[in-house]
Amino acid sequence: MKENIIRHTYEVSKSQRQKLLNQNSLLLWFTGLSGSGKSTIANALEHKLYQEGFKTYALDGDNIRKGINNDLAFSPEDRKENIRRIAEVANLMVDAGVIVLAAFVSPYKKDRENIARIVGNDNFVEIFVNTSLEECEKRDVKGLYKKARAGEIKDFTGVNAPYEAPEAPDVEIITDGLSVEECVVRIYDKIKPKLKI
Ligand SMILES: Nc1ncnc2c1ncn2[C@@H]1O[C@H](COP(=O)(O)OS(=O)(=O)O)[C@@H](OP(=O)(O)O)[C@H]1O
Ligand SMILES: Nc1ncnc2c1ncn2[C@@H]1O[C@H](COP(=O)(O)OP(=O)(O)O)[C@@H](O)[C@H]1O
Repeated sequence: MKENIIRHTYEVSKSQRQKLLNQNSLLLWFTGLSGSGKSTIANALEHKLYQEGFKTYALDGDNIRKGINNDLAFSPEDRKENIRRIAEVANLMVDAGVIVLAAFVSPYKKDRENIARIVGNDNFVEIFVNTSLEECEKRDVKGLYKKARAGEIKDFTGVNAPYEAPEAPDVEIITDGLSVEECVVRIYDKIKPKLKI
């Protein structure tokens, strides 16, 4: 029973853990179409942060949809639950003092608003990896667009399921015509003031 669960107070606080690590913990949330560049950019940004001595961790489809969320598919309800669980996991990591990078399509505005509610607005950085559907389809890194167009995948974002673009993201990167390095520098410059205590 939820009412019988009483929170235990621990002596070591989030701000003490952040001090120990000499960093502000944050959730850097990458949203965008499949193939837009979320994982590539998150990976490169994490590498840069790691080299600068920040303690980071990346959450991605590989460690989430094959693990904790392997019971979920791509209906709006399943995506909502996917994003909610990821936000809860990220929240624990942010509480532990870590800078978390999360790369998920997260196509629904309501689900992204829920992430901000779970981790708190001050800890949440929404990064919109804005790559046109045409470009994503041209890249077709995993061959999924071709399958979706052939009717072999239902509910495929951008083809037969919606992507609700963020209206006021903290960072927006229009990747078409930019290198991965250029994207990383643009994001890094925006988040730099938030990283240190
Ligand atoms: N129907 C459908 N729609 C969108 N994407 C699909 C679908 N089926 C499989 N895939 C592959 O799964 C990746 C998206 O998973 P996510 O957990 O990021 O999706 S969501 O946030 O719950 O919408 C996505 O990976 P990325 O390409 O890395 O974005 C796809 O490769
Ligand atoms: N500016 C760029 N930023 C990110 N990826 C890019 C860029 N230009 C080209 N790409 C290529 O686009 C693909 C993006 O794939 P991926 O990172 O898996 O996307 P997502 O995680 O959004 O599905 C990669 O093959 C990457 O090399």
